Amino acid sequence: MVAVESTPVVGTGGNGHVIEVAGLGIHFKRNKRARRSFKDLFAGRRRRARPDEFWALRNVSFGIRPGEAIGVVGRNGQGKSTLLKLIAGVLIADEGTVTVRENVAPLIEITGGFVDDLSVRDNVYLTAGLHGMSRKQIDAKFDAIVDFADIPGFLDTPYKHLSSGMKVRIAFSVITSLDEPILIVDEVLAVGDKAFREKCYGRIETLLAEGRTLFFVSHSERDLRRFCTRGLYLKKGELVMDGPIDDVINRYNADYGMGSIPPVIDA
Ligand SMILES: Nc1ncnc2c1ncn2[C@@H]1O[C@H](COP(=O)(O)OP(=O)(O)OP(=O)(O)O)[C@@H](O)[C@H]1O
Repeated sequence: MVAVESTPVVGTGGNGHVIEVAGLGIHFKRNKRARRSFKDLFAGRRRRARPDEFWALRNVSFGIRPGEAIGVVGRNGQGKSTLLKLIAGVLIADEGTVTVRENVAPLIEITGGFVDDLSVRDNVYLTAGLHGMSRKQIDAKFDAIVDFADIPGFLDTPYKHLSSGMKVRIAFSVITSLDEPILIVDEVLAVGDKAFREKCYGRIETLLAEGRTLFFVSHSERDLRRFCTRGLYLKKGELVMDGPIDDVINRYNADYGMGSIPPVIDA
């Protein structure tokens, strides 16, 4: 069964979960994203991956309560970003269900979903507008958003001409200025310089204190322990552990040797 609720259902459901993932699975072609027909989408039975396909995630189930801070842990290519994209509604599952009951502010890729050819200014309005903010509301927050990003002189520059670090600055600033209750941050902070990272950490802490729900992918053990209370450990697309973040990191380190989650480089 495939049932992804792209329109958030406000509330927490009977069990108090703001996100519910049940039997989630998605497969990809080895060389490109598998094309699926409408028939496949609505097929009631489980599809088997074809020989040139593999399951990037399978049989993943968990529930998240509002205000939880979740760290997703795993080696490269184990399905962490794919899980976040499924929760953000960017990808559609091949099996199982994802139910997200509140709006999501996703910072999943370094581009932040920004449009390359639009200026920084237009991207701020576009992204905030897509998250339901009116022009007036964006006007009121605009200066704070660009002050936080601290890229003076680049507001009218096409987004594609910014450096990677500058892209993260503005994308992080916009995404974390939205009022969405669920924040998804996927391994983007490593790109920023040390001073900016510290500013981002402060903002994440503020948002957590306000009761936001956080999904955080990082290879930095220090960051994971700092922000997250609970960990999800993915290995070859399977959820092998769901528990307190310290236990999850300890298990990961035991599997791959101490220091397998390298501390972020202090640039
Ligand atoms: N659109 C796609 N088409 C084909 N394969 C994909 C696609 N997206 C992800 N994959 C594959 O799915 C697997 C899981 O990828 P994913 O990006 O979720 O890993 P990850 O755990 O986030 O890795 P990393 O720590 O390196 O970011 C990888 O083998 C990846 O190559």
